[in-house]
Amino acid sequence: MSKFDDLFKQYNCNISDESVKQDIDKILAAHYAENDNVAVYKQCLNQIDLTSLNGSDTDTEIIALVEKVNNFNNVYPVLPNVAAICVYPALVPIVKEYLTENVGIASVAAGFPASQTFIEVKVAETAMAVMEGATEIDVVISIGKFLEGNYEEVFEELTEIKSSCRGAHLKVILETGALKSASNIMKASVLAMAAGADFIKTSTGKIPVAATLEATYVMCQAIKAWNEKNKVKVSYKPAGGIVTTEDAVKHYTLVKEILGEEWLNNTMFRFGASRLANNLLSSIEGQEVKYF
Ligand SMILES: O=C[C@H](O)COP(=O)(O)O
Repeated sequence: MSKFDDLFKQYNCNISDESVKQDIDKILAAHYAENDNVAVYKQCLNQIDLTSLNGSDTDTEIIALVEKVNNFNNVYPVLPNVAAICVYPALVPIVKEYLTENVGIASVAAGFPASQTFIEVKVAETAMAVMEGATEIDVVISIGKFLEGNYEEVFEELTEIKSSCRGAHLKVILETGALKSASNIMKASVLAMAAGADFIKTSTGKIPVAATLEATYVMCQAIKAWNEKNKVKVSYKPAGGIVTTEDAVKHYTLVKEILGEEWLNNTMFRFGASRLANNLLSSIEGQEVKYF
């Protein structure tokens, strides 16, 4: 038995998909309504990693996005700004040059989104993004290696990437839609946290199944168990396919009920989203808003 099987045995890695679904239904039936209000919408807005990850993104488009973040509090003085702007590494210097607000600069790296490149390239890309000004790095695990049970290599890669982050926070994307089962999502969460992830994140947004409620439930249970055992609080980022206010409030409700109030801030909990901000703004303002 490998050291990783020993590690997984210490966590609830036999969690069944059916029990996950039943628990989610119970939690949402009991608690969704109490979170469906403007105060929570504002909190969710403040937790957004405002994301643009298109192959076609131009400097001009990213500058325009940054300027919207810069001007946000002139237009909405009583609302909180987003938490970070998330872009491809080549666009980090532009964000760094134009950003005037106290908002994070998140860069995907390490061969995002497929992660099918050399470890040397992953480490170099991470280091360069940090050097250019990224304060947060989002990387995908080697999904193929994970699925064939090569946990050692997935772990080693993540620890190397973590060292090249220096002071930047590392968000480890599990690509939960490719992992298929609650059991695999629990194992990948534990592996990422063991390798030093500051955040565990669901998805790239680049495959059909993204941030499901099932993934949020399992990953929050993993974070909770990790904290109970190791006294380390890892942050959580559902990302991909979170579009409506209702989507955000459902994820928020699960995080609140499983992890508690300590996670309800933008240090411990983010939403990776390209389309959510305008919908939250519309819900807050009570009319359709297309600011971003
Ligand atoms: O990490 C963030 C995702 O790429 C955003 O996905 P989305 O465009 O479905 O919001």
